[in-house]
Amino acid sequence: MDTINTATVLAGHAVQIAKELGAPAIIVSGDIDLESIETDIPIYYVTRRQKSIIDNLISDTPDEGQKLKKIIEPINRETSGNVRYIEEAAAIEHIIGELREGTIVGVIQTKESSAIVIHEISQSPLIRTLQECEERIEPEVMRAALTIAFDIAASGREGHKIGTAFILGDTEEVMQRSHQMILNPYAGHKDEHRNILDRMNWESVKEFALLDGIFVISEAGIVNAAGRYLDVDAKDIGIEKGLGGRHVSAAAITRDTFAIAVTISESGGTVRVYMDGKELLCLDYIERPSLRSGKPQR
Ligand SMILES: Nc1ncnc2c1ncn2[C@@H]1O[C@H](COP(=O)(O)OP(=O)(O)OP(=O)(O)O)[C@@H](O)[C@H]1O
Repeated sequence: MDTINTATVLAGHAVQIAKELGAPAIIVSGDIDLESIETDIPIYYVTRRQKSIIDNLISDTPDEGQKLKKIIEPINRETSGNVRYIEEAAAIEHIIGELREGTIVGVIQTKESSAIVIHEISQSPLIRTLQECEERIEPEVMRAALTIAFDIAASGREGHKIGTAFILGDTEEVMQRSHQMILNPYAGHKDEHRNILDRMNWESVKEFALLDGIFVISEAGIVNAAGRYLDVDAKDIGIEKGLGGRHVSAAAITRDTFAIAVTISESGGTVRVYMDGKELLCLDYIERPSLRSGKPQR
């Protein structure tokens, strides 16, 4: 295949399609550069292979999840891996508010093949899974918690490993089923300084993430406490084997209350979401795609 020619043709058509569809972004996966094509549409590059969330959307039991993984993994790797990377990148950018909803145009280039992919963000499994949480937690609060979690997870990989959990909603019940491990750093602070909807407060959340224990955050985004220990019976919690006390208790509190848990694992910076005692999603290798041209369209 004449790669230079193919790349130019592919890029030209991708931009044309993106224009016609009013796409908020073009996302590129693989070894192709769209820099030579002039367009205002932001172009993102998936910088490294991210593990697909499809691998991690767990079915009813861990055993079934494992079986599903075994079937899906090779198919995913060989056929649709790149499509998934584009979908995940779009979902993550959308969640953190960098990309408005709409139809994304993806460009894929592998050694053997090239493709243009059209992806509807609202249909992403990640977005649809999160919509389930919105019945209990304000979408903006969920979005803020996930953005902070992605940030902690990403920087965690740069050497400063941080593990923590945000327990969102049903605050009264969660407070009753937990106690302080250390003095609550949020005690006595005004709501405006404890609200995760205000980006100004994110740095302190990230700092207090270094403390042991978990955060308790209200439906409205007010941090009630950090450094808290969950007093829950973690027996019969059917989550992935090998996860430690914080994950198991975070999952258990979502079984016993209406809260939703967002966890970041110290080992590897994996972000997980639990609801009703079950893992709703698990995102490994949080790596944001890089924006090399255009402005993000929020
Ligand atoms: N029930 C709990 N509530 C709050 N914090 C807890 C609870 N159980 C354990 N922790 C704290 O979480 C930290 C990590 O514990 P552990 O390694 O067992 O959990 P983990 O789920 O593997 O979490 P991580 O991935 O962050 O290491 C410990 O410092 C421990 O004090």
